[in-house]
Amino acid sequence: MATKPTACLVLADGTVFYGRGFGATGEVVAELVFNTAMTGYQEIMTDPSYASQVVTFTFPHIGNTGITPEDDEAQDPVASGIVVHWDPTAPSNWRSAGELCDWMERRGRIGIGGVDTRRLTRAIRQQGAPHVVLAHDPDGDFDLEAMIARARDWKGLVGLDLAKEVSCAQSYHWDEGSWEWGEGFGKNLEEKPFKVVALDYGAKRNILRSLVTHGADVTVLPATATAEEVLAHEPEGVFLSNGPGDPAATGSYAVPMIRELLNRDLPIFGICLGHQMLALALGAQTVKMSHGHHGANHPVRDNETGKVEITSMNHGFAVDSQSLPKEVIETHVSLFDGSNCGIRVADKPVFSVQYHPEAAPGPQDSMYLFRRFVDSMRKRRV
Ligand SMILES: NC(=O)CC[C@H](N)C(=O)O
Repeated sequence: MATKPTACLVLADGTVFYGRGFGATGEVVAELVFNTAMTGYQEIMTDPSYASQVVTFTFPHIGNTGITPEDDEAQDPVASGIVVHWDPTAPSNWRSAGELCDWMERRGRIGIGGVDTRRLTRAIRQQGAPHVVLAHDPDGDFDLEAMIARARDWKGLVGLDLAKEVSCAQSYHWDEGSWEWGEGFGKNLEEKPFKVVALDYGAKRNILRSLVTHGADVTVLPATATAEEVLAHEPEGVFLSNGPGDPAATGSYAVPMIRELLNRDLPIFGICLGHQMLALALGAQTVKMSHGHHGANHPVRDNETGKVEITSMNHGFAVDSQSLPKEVIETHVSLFDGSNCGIRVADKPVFSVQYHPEAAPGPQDSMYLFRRFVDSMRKRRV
């Protein structure tokens, strides 16, 4: 590099990657993952499940479609920072309302460009998701020793409860999305939308939108809501959202709350962290994966139909399928590594998936899950 590096990424093992900083200045400590999606960098950065993670994009053209407010999955970017191969260029896209670098600067997120992301990705695959420090300083003053020590001292995501941190503070009614326009087409519009309580552990907006589009009337409750508070809304179904951190770290509030709900005759649908917490509530265990699954082309087999779905994924923990109790059926598996991707409870309208149907890379492959949830509420109503 001809000019002085203005950003650097330090791995806990002492490996240093220099590059050009963009976005905010400063320093963050986080887990480093790679994401293989070719589109959706804004959705990825604003997905609350990426809290305390720096994302390396394997696709080199990041920033080229700019920033579009409608694409935000949360109010602000949540990923701690990003690593890209080429410096973001000026956007070229009719939907673009801003530039990635400005947006990141305003929202306090650090980026590093000019990194050999292929080498970095291989390192992550070989050693597992490392703890890193990412720093951006226009003067290029980096105290490498201190950075390495900080990355080493960081305790990581295992045992870390982040769902509470990113959850909403108060309950609210979700208003976006239209039942009449979506799955409502051709349906009996006399039918009243189904009352759903969505627990917000870091919910992506498009999940809430998709619930509405498929026929739900959604009230969102904070992560720490009790079963009593959930039931006070007289829901016809309960949705458990995605979210950051270790699912087992929610063992003092979310898991026992879900266990209580399981004693009621209520349809329950979970996505990602929601899936993992449901599995824990049913008596299974979760494990930390080596480098997780982060991308938009992950093939998943539906064991019950034999069909393969192309899915979007973002998880670093997984449900240990060996630990599933007898009454819990493994419905989906990853065709990349055989890890668990879905469960359902025998004879109950309770099911969940590890991947993100609302992200729709298939694009419609996994939409049946929202229909299944609504159908189970319809059945119960009858
Ligand atoms: N997208 C999610 O909900 C992620 C769940 C969990 N934090 C994991 O990393 O596995």
